[in-house]
Amino acid sequence: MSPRPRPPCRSSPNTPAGVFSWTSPTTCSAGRPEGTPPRAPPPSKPAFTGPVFHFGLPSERRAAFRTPCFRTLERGRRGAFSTEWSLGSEGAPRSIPMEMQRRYPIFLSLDGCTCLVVGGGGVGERKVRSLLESGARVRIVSRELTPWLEEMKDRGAISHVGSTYSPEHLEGVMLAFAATNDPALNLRIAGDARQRAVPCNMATDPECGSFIVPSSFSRGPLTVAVSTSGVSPALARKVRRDLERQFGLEWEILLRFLGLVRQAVQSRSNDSAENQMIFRTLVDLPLLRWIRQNDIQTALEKTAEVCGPHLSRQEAAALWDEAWKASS
Ligand SMILES: C[C@@]1(CC(=O)O)c2cc3[nH]c(cc4nc(cc5[nH]c(cc(n2)[C@H]1CCC(=O)O)[C@@](C)(CC(=O)O)[C@@H]5CCC(=O)O)C(CC(=O)O)=C4CCC(=O)O)c(CCC(=O)O)c3CC(=O)O
Ligand SMILES: NC(=O)C1=CN([C@@H]2O[C@H](COP(=O)(O)OP(=O)(O)OC[C@H]3O[C@@H](n4cnc5c(N)ncnc54)[C@H](O)[C@@H]3O)[C@@H](O)[C@H]2O)C=CC1
Repeated sequence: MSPRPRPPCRSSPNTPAGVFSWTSPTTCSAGRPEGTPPRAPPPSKPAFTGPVFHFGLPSERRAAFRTPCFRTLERGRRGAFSTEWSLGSEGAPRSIPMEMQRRYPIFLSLDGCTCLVVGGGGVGERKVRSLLESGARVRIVSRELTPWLEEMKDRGAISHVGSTYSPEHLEGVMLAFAATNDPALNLRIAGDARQRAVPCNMATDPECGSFIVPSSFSRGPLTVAVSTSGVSPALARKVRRDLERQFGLEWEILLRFLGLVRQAVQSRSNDSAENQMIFRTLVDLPLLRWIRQNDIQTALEKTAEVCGPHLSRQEAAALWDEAWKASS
């Protein structure tokens, strides 16, 4: 994989300090061959007069906004980026820096849902691995596949639907991943996905996608996800690895146990306020320390004590056994 040259970040010479402007949207043609006339904005959208970015930030902070935002703006200047792309759904400019885009963190259920991955290199493979772990059905489009992806294809774990992307590949898809090393194609996929209201992740120009993939790990039901908002994926990876070392198997056992205790208490008490008090007190107990010291007796006694009439010591022991078995 050869690194892609990044265009320098420029603001207009006429732009006053703290104001960034981009005023050549009509020269853009996202994902279409060079020289293709620009598409007219859809009639329902307000007339586009060129976004002006009023960040109002001191120059030293502006300098920190290097790549993503300005890469997008530069691309606009160079004509490889469409007017539609620079507008949010309500016509508001959306090319704001990665670190300023406020993202909504959610844990999506993908079980049985079809996801499209275009690009079968290292990045595509990483996305496919995490999608399969989440129970998604993977549809892949790529000229080449990594050996692991080939193997998944041969085993029928993923379906390789072609080597040339076409918008029909987005039909019935819950999430799309534009993971080729061809930024123009990735932009086109993101544009097609947006038209179909399919959330799209972008391996290149991530600011033009609708979601980014965090660095994550799981301990049973516990999932820890870290994002640097695309500012430093390497740091996201490092934080993930550091946290992974801190969260051992005991967390999985504890969490499974707490889940079972919660179910038992909830099945016996409808008093939300009382339940809230019980569960908050439970998680304040040094349960992890007792588990690590193998002092399970104390953990069970204290759990039963906190749950009062809703859970006996023997019941707590049975739940503990169940949690232990599920984790090993
Ligand atoms: C925005 C985002 C979009 C997205 O893919 O969703 C994105 C974008 C880009 N990554 C790039 C590079 C690297 N990515 C990694 C690793 C990971 N990247 C992942 C996610 C994301 N990467 C999203 C933001 C996540 C966040 O919020 O921080 C992780 C977490 C999850 C995953 O991919 O599954 C996974 C770690 C998994 C783990 O180990 O835990 C490494 C580290 C390494 O390989 O050692 C490097 C090299 C070092 C570096 O550059 O930092 C480049 C430049 C490519 C080039 O230079 O050509 C771009 C494009 C750009 O920045 O323009
Ligand atoms: N988001 C992220 O985490 C990261 C993103 N990147 C960027 O993502 C891109 C992909 O990275 P890699 O997977 O390492 O690249 P790669 O070169 O290993 O794989 C690219 C894949 O896209 C396929 N492809 C390219 N053009 C195609 C086309 N027109 N139609 C169908 N398939 C096509 C190729 O056959 C290949 O399988 C690179 O541009 C890189 O800069 C790189 C590292 C991390």
